[in-house]
Amino acid sequence: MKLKECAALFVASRCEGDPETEIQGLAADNRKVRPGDLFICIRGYQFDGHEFAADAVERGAAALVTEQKLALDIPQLIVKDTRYAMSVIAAHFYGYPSSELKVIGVTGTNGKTTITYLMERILEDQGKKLGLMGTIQTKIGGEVFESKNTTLESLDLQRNLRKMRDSGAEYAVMEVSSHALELGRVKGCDFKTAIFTNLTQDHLDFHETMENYRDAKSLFFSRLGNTFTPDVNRRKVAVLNADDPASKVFARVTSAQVITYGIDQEADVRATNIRITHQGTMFQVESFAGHASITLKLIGKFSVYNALAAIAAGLAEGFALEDIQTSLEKVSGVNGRFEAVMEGQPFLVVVDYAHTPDSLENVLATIKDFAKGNIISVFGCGGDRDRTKRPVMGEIAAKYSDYVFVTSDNPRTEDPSLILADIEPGVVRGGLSPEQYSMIVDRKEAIEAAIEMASHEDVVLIAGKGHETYQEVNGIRTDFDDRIVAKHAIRRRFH
Ligand SMILES: CC(=O)N[C@H]1[C@@H](OP(=O)(O)OP(=O)(O)OC[C@H]2O[C@@H](n3ccc(=O)[nH]c3=O)[C@H](O)[C@@H]2O)O[C@H](CO)[C@@H](O)[C@@H]1O[C@H](C)C(=O)N[C@@H](C)C(=O)N[C@H](CCC(=O)O)C(=O)O
Ligand SMILES: Nc1ncnc2c1ncn2[C@@H]1O[C@H](COP(=O)(O)OP(=O)(O)OP(=O)(O)O)[C@@H](O)[C@H]1O
Ligand SMILES: N[C@H](CCC[C@H](N)C(=O)O)C(=O)O
Ligand SMILES: [Mg+2]
Repeated sequence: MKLKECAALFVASRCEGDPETEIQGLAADNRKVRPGDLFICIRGYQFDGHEFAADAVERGAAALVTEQKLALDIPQLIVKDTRYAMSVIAAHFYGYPSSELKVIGVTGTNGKTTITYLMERILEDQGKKLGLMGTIQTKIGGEVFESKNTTLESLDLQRNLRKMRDSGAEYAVMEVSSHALELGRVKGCDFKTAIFTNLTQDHLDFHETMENYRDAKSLFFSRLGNTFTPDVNRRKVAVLNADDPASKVFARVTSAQVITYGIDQEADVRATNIRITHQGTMFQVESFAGHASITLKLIGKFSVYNALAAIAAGLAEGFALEDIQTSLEKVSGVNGRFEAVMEGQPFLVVVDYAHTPDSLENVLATIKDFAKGNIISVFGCGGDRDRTKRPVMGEIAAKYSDYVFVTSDNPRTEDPSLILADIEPGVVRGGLSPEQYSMIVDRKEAIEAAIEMASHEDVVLIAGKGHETYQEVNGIRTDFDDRIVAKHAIRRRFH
């Protein structure tokens, strides 16, 4: 690609230096620059990429994309907004891979990861090749990589979509975080289907208000575009949760076709007669494509919502309801989501990724429905993230639990004990007396104490970290896996 090709992508841009300059690759981080790269200077929350331009040039960058001319002897493309330019250039450089794929994106506060794995099962059973990107993993053509973010920066995202296409994928299934929408990471991505799960409190450190948070999600649906066509392969569809009020806003802003799913409100795909046990969830589904009685191995009312979203998206692809049902019934669970740790102990231990007020409440309400003994919860809240959710989660944990261990969950750069102190007033407000909760900074100790305390028919919930295999303290990650720690604690007590 030549620099002038990039310049042609923007209405208002200025090219300083040789427009014939050849671009071999793209980079937005000076430490990753390779000779011949175009270095894009992003003004971020922490750093200003323009300050790394000189180093990028030393590492062999062929040209820069900047917001103002820099005093460096190198061709520069000057644009109004480099973050926007990065998405556009990335899509162009990799040959618009999303338009050659059917991209199914999932947004919402909770349930994104789960739904992507349900979609993976449905698509694979239909004989479709797909790539997957989300919180836990990126899967491309049989290769699996651990993820750093739920939704990648546009450069990595477009590169992965290209790789997926080149590996023969017909579909790409991906999580779309509100950060990604707000920061334009998916601007160069042409989605076919946009799924919305729900909108509840999280990330207020970043979005500040729930309205802003909703507006960020809204971008997903307003940008979905409008292919009015009877061709099921090209049709754009918004799959919305009829029980969440935000869906009304998204339905208004999108020109794609809307399919709704829900339990409480009227919906195109609706579940009734829900029955939940600690082993599975049964429900009846009614839809424009027929009805079925489904038995999921996944637990909880929230799992019904996730299944309905996947059913609606599958029906939008033209798959038969019976086939979708068969696929969903096969799914035994998603890594770190309501995952039971069984080592022969006489009580249930569940590891779950609930790290928001709503998900914690859903998981605890589900447990409350079937628990015969006491509920003992272990949880914390992440550092450098939404502080306002801390007491709210404390209150929810207290409301549903007989005993709560407040502990650490990736304090990052914050003082762990201060995070615990932010949670404590909520626990007190939730009605627990000092004899009914403990504050233990060390998560391993907290888990061990919970396992030690549990007796016959109790349920121990270890929430917040799910699939994570690390604990981040002072910016340093060390190995930590709730499931392994719990297993060891059980073995120590019973064997
Ligand atoms: C708010 C946010 O998402 N910030 C992300 C964003 O930061 P930023 O664009 O402001 O960049 P910055 O770090 O200030 O740096 C500015 C520019 O200078 C460059 N730079 C920076 C340092 C350097 O030495 N050299 C250099 O070239 C950077 O590459 C960047 O281009 O881009 C950075 C580089 O890609 C990310 O590391 C950073 O993620 C932060 C650390 C993060 O933790 N983000 C989380 C909150 C996040 O994105 N989470 C969502 C949601 C998860 C969910 O659904 O719950 C996700 O999608 O994962
Ligand atoms: N539809 C849902 N509604 C409410 N809570 C849910 C739902 N689905 C899952 N949960 C809860 O949220 C937790 C996280 O689920 P999941 O990983 O699927 O969500 P996510 O949206 O991908 O989260 P993240 O924002 O971290 O990427 C689960 O462990 C469960 O406790
Ligand atoms: N994607 C979420 C994950 C939170 C998981 C929890 N364990 C924490 O570290 O807060 C975030 O980055 O806010
Ligand atoms: Mg996720």
